[in-house]
This record gives sequence, structure tokens and C-alpha cells, in this order.
Amino acid sequence: MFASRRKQTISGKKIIKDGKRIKPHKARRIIRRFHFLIERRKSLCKLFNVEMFDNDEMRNYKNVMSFLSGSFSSRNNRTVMMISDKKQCYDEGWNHDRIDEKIERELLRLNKQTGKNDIYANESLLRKHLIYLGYVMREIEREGGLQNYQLASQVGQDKDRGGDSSKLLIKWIKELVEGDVSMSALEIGSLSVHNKISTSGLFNPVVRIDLNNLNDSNGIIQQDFMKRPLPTGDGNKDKFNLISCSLVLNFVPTPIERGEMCERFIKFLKPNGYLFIVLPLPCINNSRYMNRAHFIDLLTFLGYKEVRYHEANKVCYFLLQLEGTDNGKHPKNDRKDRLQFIKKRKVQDGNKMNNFSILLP
Ligand SMILES: C[S@@+](CC[C@H](N)C(=O)[O-])C[C@H]1O[C@@H](n2cnc3c(N)ncnc32)[C@H](O)[C@@H]1O
Repeated sequence: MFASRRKQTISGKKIIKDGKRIKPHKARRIIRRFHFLIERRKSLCKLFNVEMFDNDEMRNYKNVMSFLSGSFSSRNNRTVMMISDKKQCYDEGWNHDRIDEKIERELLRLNKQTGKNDIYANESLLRKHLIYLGYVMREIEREGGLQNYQLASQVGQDKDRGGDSSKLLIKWIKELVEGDVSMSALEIGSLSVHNKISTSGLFNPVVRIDLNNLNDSNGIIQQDFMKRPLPTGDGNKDKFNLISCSLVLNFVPTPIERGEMCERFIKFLKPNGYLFIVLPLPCINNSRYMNRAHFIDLLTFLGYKEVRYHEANKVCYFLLQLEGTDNGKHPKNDRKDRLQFIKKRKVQDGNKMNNFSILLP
């Protein structure tokens, strides 16, 4: 959603990944489109009142259908009767073999139009939205899904396009940590084992996780960070000196889930551990609900302090350090302070601004 809108490519070169060629401008299009579809899928699931599915499951439309069947059958009889029609609805959405301008327009207006309606009380509304869900699912698959998105994201990590963001992380850690200290790191949203975070020798071990793994033998664990088992009470054994979260928070679909992620990092960090966050610049310099000061206020409330910041053309880099959690200061206790982060609050406004935000649950 917040990928750059630049029409020009920087290098103009074709990028070759695993035998596939992706031009930078195409990579940006794939990323924007993927974010849009994921967000619409989420909104539709919300309308159907069903929990978000795991990504893997969501890529398989049959799983989605059986999941929805389960959810419908537990409702009233009228809805159960509609199940027989459901597959047809879904197939209708699925069978479009090209972009459907009408559905695309409807998808853009989805939240405004249908937010307050009870989808189960209106048969034609239910049918229409099942078709939309089918369409969105088909589009995600047609676009190559998460795998293609990741391929496109790798384009941004190529040397001739600014390279991997952990180069700056390594520079900062070298400035801050003296001597021969061995630090462990968790890289969330890892796309490569060849990034500086893994090759600099500063971090050992480096645990790399991602929702999807382009290549199983690559040493990247396929895992949702939000479902990663919490460290056991056994000291800091399963905790890390550093968590790297580069261009991941903006990928997380809802403001509350982003807030939950920021809070969850703490559970995996050793005392005084570092958190490295990279965000697309528009998330903090062109959003109605977020700017750098507000982002830092939120993180400070949670117990982090900002130790480094850098703004590049398209992305911004934060290095934060956890403080205070070992001496009894527990941010959650301060309910009053928390209130300012649980509701959306405009920090600025403008015509062409986006609505990126992070909220605490
Ligand atoms: C834009 S890519 C960023 C890749 C790389 N870190 C970078 O800086 O270019 C975002 C990645 O975050 C991953 N991701 C998003 N949410 C995640 C989660 N909850 N757990 C693990 N990975 C996640 C996605 O699968 C995707 O590969």
C-alpha cells in the first residue's frame, strides 16, 4: 500500500531472480497490488465475521470455502440454506480470468459501503461478497501470491537498488557495542541468508523467520512471528540481543496487529536488547495518524528508547533499545497513558495522505 509511487526506475535494469526477470517498476506494482488484495481479503473476512486464516490456508480456496461452511452452519437456518449456493458464488468470483473493473471499483469502496450491514441478513449482499472474496483469492493466486511478492521485495534488496537494510544496522551496532561481544539475532521477514545481518559475523546465531520460505534449504524458518512460541521462563535462553523487523510492520494488515507485534517483540528481547525497524517513509511522513514523534511516543510507552534514526529517499530506519522491563517498570500497568495509543488520532491531515497507523490493543 505504501510502496513508492515513482514511475521511473532507478537503474532501469532488469533484475534476475531464480531465472525470472522482474523490472523494478513491475516489482513496485506487484508489491502495491499484493498489499491491496491482502487488505481487501482481510476486510471481507471481517464482514463475514470469521477470524483471519493462516496465510497458507488462505492461498487454497477450497480451505477457505470449507472454513466458511463451518462458520455458516453454526448460524441460523436461513444461512445454512444458502450454503448450497456458496460454491457457485465462489466459483463465479474465481472464474473471471482477467481484471474485472466493476469488482475492482466495488473493492475500493468496500469498507464505506458495507461496514454497517449485517451481511448474513441479506442474501444478495452475502452472495455478492462471496463473489468478491472469490475474486480477491483468485487475484492473489493469479499474481503469484506471497511468493511473487517476496520475489518483488528482493528486488529492493539488490545492490544496485540501495541494497539490504541490515548494512546500516551493522554500522550502528558497531558504533554502539564495544569489544568482542557475541549477540544473538532474530530476523523477522527474512528473504535471504546472504544479508549483512547474517554475514557480518556480529550476530551468532541468526534465527531467520518468514511467513513464507522461497527456498526451504535456505535456512529461513517458515513461521509467523505472532505464533512463535514464547520463550520459556528459563532465564533469557530463548531471547535475543536483537530483533530485526525490516519492512514487515507495514505488511501487517491492521493497526492493532501492528501494535501487538511491537509489544510482542519485548517478550523475545533480552534486557537492553535492540530492535531494528525499517518502514516505508510514507508511513511516518505522509500519514494522517502517524509521524515520527508519535511512533516514538508509542514505542517509548512500551519501554523502548530510540538510539539511532536515519531517513533515506524511500525508507526510514529506527534502532531502538529496550529499557526498564527488568526493574519492575511495566508499561501495561499505566492504563491512563495507554489510552492515547488505543484510538486513532489525527496528527496531521492532507488530501493525498495515507491512513497508516499503529494502535495498541
Ligand atoms: C517487504 S518483505 C520485507 C523483506 C525484507 N525484510 C526487506 O527488508 O526487504 C516483508 C516480509 O515480511 C514477512 N512477514 C510479514 N508478517 C510476518 C510475520 N507475522 N511473521 C513472519 N514474517 C512476516 C512477509 O512474509 C514478507 O516476506
